[in-house]
Amino acid sequence: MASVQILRSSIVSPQFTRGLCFSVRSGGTANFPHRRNGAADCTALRETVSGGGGGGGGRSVFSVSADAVKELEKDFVVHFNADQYEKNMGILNLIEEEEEIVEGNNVDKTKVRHNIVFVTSEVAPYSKTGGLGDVSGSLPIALAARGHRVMVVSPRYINGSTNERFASAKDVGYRSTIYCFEGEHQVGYFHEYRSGVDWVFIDHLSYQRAGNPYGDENGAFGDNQFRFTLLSHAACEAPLVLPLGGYTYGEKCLFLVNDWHASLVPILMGAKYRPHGVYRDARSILVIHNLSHQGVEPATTFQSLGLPSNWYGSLEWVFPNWARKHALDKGEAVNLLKGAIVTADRILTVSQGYAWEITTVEGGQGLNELLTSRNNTLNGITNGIDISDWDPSSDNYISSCYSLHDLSGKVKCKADLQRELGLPIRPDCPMVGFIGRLDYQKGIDLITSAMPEILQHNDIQFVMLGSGDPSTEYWMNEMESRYRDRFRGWVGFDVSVSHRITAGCDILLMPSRFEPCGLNQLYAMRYGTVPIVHRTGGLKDTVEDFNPFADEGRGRGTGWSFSPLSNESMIQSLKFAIETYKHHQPTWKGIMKRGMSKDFTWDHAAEQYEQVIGWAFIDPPYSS
Ligand SMILES: Nc1ncnc2c1ncn2[C@@H]1O[C@H](COP(=O)(O)OP(=O)(O)O[C@H]2O[C@H](CO)[C@@H](O)[C@H](O)[C@H]2O)[C@@H](O)[C@H]1O
Repeated sequence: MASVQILRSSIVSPQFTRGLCFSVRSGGTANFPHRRNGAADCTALRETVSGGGGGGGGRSVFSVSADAVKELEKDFVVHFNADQYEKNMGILNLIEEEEEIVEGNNVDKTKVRHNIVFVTSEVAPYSKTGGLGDVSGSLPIALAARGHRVMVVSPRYINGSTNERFASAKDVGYRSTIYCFEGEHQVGYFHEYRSGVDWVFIDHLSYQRAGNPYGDENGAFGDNQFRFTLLSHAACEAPLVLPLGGYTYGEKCLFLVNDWHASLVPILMGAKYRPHGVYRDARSILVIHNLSHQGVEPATTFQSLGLPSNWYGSLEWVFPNWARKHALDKGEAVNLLKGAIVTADRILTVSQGYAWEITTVEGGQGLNELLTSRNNTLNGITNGIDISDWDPSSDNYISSCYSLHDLSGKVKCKADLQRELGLPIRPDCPMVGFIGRLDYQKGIDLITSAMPEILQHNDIQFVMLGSGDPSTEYWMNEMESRYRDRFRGWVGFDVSVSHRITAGCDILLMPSRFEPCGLNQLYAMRYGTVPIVHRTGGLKDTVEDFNPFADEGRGRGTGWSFSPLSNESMIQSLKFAIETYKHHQPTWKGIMKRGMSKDFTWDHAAEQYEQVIGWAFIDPPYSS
């Protein structure tokens, strides 16, 4: 006898009301659940369950009759006898869902299965505005493929243009009442099961407005603290109350809380739940994608957060003298990210380089001392990329697909991009791209100040895609009219254009002032586009500087990284790259191909997350 655990159920057909997914808990090879008392009359769709030993085990999909479902749902662990199955059960056709469940089969499976709740303010493809969205849309799938039960919790932003992206998520029918901001607030939960992950979207009126998740053309929304306080409260409730696929995640789960928007989660665990005996076995990990946004608001807002008053200290934040506005300003504030730094069980950043930088005065954005004090629970894991989305050999956004073994499509992509942008079609002219938020972090000021000199002295074409700082947007328009044949500025956020620039350009420029990880350089390398980056954070960790003399003159490296952050050093690297492109094509192809051969998939990163999650459960809760 072996036991199986029901993971989830869903409607299959009127005849067989549910499809159930089982995981073998105790190893061995199994076929189908059968209750020996004969109460459950189950029929297998397919008999592919194979026990993996330990806690892992295989999974498969079955169809069972309505009566059987009732029986099975009484207790979620059922016993079965493989011999009995052989005699009694027939095999029917497959159901749609099976492909998704079997998808991760060639990925190494975890030895210990965790219930993971991933809390995020944005997630691709539903609400991406930047790199956090990319990570939220792909890391959970990689963790699920390793055998974990994974739920992503994020707001259900309804603003007209994104409504259809949420169309597959259905109302679970459950409402939570959240007490904060001097009132009771009802939130709903929408749910979609896709790629092995439960995508849960929090529904509230404050998420239904024009603009992106954080603001509109007038700047950041004034009630963001309220909107993301709701998110954290609702995310804490979700594992306790939502019967996703038939049963809840329960208390013993691991919260991965991303950036300040989700930072109340570890505080709530200690302040609101553990005093009542809830979440004592749960753990939380804060993932820092960008330390420059900390969720800082006036100290008086503390009373609105739904926390007991004795927890003020965890969020307390005092601005240094120089940052205060006037002589009577005491600089008192609450800082949500700081709250998570002092309460989460562990802290992660998105590269090892950035994990170190944030403990320094230069990179710590005022939180370096606190982060240093948590050094023994602070790690960096370099982001992966979603290779189903970013793959030059199957990318639907580009006109000609290509691969490491046949680069001819890339030449066509360049010509098509030049045509699309109205630039002269010149295969020989190096094409340089920039994609990103028009923000101080991204080193936009370097580009704007160096560009006239770059365009005067070099025969290149430059294309920029981005939105953000209005003065830079204006500058892009102005440059475009001044350099009709050399410069194009695409103001806006457009995923398809970002793919075409990544594929069509020869060089991607990233002069980021700081960069926790950076994804565009990873996409670029995968597309044979050579990155030129400032040597900082994740850029330093992922772009190997080109050395023409290494490996007995064959050369080594995947791009150029420059330091210090100055116009001169950036221009110098750009010149090296242009020179290599124009006069040393075989060497250039070598750089491209080394970049294209790098493994930036999530598999390795997911394994490292698993390691850190394991460590989180070893220690007692950090805050209680
Ligand atoms: N105008 C536009 N149109 C279309 N697509 C656009 C775009 N502007 C940006 N993007 C896309 O948004 C993503 C940006 O990712 P990044 O990692 O470069 O930066 P971001 O600063 O948002 O993320 C933060 O979190 C991520 C994830 O951890 C870290 O890698 C990073 O260092 C940190 O600053 C990329 O997928 C990019 O293609």
